[in-house]
Amino acid sequence: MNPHLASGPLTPTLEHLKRCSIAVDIGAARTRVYLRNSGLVVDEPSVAAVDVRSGALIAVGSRAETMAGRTPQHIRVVRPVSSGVVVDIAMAQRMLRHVLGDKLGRRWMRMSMVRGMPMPVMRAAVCMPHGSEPIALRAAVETMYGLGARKVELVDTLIAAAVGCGLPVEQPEATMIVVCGAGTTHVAVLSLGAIVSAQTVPVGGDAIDRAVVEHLRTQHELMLPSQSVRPLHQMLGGTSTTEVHGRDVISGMARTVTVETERVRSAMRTPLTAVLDAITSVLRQSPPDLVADLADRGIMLAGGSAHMPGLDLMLRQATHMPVHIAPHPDTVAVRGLGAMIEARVRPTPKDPLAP
Ligand SMILES: Nc1ncnc2c1ncn2[C@@H]1O[C@H](COP(=O)(O)OP(=O)(O)OP(=O)(O)O)[C@@H](O)[C@H]1O
Repeated sequence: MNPHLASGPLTPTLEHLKRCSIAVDIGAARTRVYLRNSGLVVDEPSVAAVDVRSGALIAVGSRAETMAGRTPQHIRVVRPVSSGVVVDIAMAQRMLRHVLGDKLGRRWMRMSMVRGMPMPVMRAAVCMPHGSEPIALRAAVETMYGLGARKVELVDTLIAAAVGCGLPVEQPEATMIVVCGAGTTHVAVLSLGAIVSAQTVPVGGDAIDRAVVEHLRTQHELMLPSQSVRPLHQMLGGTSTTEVHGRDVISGMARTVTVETERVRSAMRTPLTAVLDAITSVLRQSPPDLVADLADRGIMLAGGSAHMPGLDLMLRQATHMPVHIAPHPDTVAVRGLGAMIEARVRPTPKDPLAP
């Protein structure tokens, strides 16, 4: 693998990453943490519930997520990350500290808090969305500093995800990856351990969910609770019609309507147009030889939204390319970063022709 993992500011070498003990992916929907020699130790919603009167943290992760929409006025459910960017550093630190508990090892916490002691240099690796602004990179670094890290290596999510999918990124042949998260979708063609061309669009699973909610509101005058959208996705696969329970827009009373699944699927396709445009544009920017490789190999689909039934089929029909869903698509980026910090990714020799 190319020892320099990306271009631009996200340029740690594999040598630097080998010194990290923790790999973190702070996403808009979920936060994942991988510890060297322990594996994935945290996979929780990036959500916190706060008492606005006292500022106390009431709950984090899945417990806080279930409180959304069900809280009294003095409790607010907040998301400190938006589109993969930490927008509330202090809250992100509190959330991470809570979900990590003592998993980081008491030593790290104690040593980083005691003044005057010689501190070991604690290093963390963090995935960053492709094309992140300097302010977003700074926010990720600050967040990890607050947890006691003294050195933070930032890695492009696309590289980490490609490694996590087991793609042969170090070979002189093209691989294409589409990482469809909650707020963003990243598309890239990679070859020889680097990104050849890439694009990010502000569309992900949340936009698709919103399109479904909007369809039910305008076509059936039904308000769908946010927690009912995921079960609805699962029902779209089989039958031609399905029953949906919600609240009548006008009367506010509970109501059940029968919806045509094909019309819901068609509503979901509208936000996906931006993803298809990004795929076309990335292919257009790639050299013809690499595009020819991709005709057979196809697209690797990753990110939590890869779980959405029918998404792979929609992309296959629109691109006429094979589309494969990565195993464990939602955690590929942090697992790829984990492979790098555990030195399971071998660097390409600097001088391959040397005797
Ligand atoms: N089983 C499922 N069916 C449908 N959608 C799903 C399923 N599981 C996860 N998703 C969707 O995946 C998205 C979350 O994906 P992921 O965990 O990759 O996001 P993230 O990395 O936190 O977000 P981002 O990359 O935008 O920062 C959400 O929109 C969620 O609705």
